Amino acid sequence: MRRIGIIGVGEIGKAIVEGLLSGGGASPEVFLSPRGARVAGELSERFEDVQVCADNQEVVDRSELVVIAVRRQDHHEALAGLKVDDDKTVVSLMAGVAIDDVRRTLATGAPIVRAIPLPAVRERRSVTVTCPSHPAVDALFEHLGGAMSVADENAFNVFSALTGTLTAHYAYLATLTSWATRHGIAPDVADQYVRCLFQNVGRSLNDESRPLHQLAAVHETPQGNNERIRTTWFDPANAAALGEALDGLLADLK
Ligand SMILES: NC(=O)C1=CN([C@@H]2O[C@H](COP(=O)(O)OP(=O)(O)OC[C@H]3O[C@@H](n4cnc5c(N)ncnc54)[C@H](OP(=O)(O)O)[C@@H]3O)[C@@H](O)[C@H]2O)C=CC1
Repeated sequence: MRRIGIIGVGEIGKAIVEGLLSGGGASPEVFLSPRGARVAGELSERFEDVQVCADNQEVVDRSELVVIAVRRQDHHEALAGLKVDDDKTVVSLMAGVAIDDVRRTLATGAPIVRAIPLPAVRERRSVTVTCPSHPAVDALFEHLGGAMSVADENAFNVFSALTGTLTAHYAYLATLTSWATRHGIAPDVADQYVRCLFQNVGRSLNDESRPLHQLAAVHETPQGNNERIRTTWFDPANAAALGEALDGLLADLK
């Protein structure tokens, strides 16, 4: 696709623009919606192939592929009344908004694909789940780090729920740091050490020779410190509570 439009230029819209235009190679022309003017203006100053449009309809008119990256609660206001010809391709990033809903709002016969890019598309390092598979959309996200298409929206929503666990992970790391600080470790030292510990965890995930559920056992001494925290804190009740929170999220995404 040579002409890509983005309606909703916030966190993820910006990351996509940066991924498309910072990493070298052939770059598309990018057309941005005017709302979120500060970010849109900054992107158009940084990249000569980025233009800010007068309104959302102009974004659609000038693009072959239109990415919708507004918040769920804003999508009717952002999309109602837009005319989208059937030869365009629409990519919706909105969590919890079904394809049928987008199609009703846009009243278009154009292909509509859902996708879950993550901010690491900025460095072309995020695998993006797409639904359904579409050659041009999958190629776009391959370019940004990888595409993994799933056949139906039920599966898509499961992946969407999984992405909802990311900031809890950061909060977990911050909680570890606070605990160490309460025990007299300087905050910056605790912060740095926890980062170092979990960067190593990140690296060990690159070893795909073992399934995830075996990794805990492989990384702990029998009856050692890690086994103690895993079994006393992340016990079956805690694991079940996480499962319940995810079930609740999944129900809301459907
Ligand atoms: N952040 C992420 O990592 C991911 C987000 N998503 C999905 O992408 C969507 C956007 O998320 P995120 O980028 O975090 O949200 P942000 O709040 O950062 O960005 C949303 C943007 O949409 C703009 N907007 C609101 N109403 C309109 C409108 N009528 N026309 C044009 N633009 C409008 C907002 O402008 P203003 O600030 O003026 O309101 C804002 O710039 C969500 O639906 C989310 O589920 C999907 C995958 C990952």
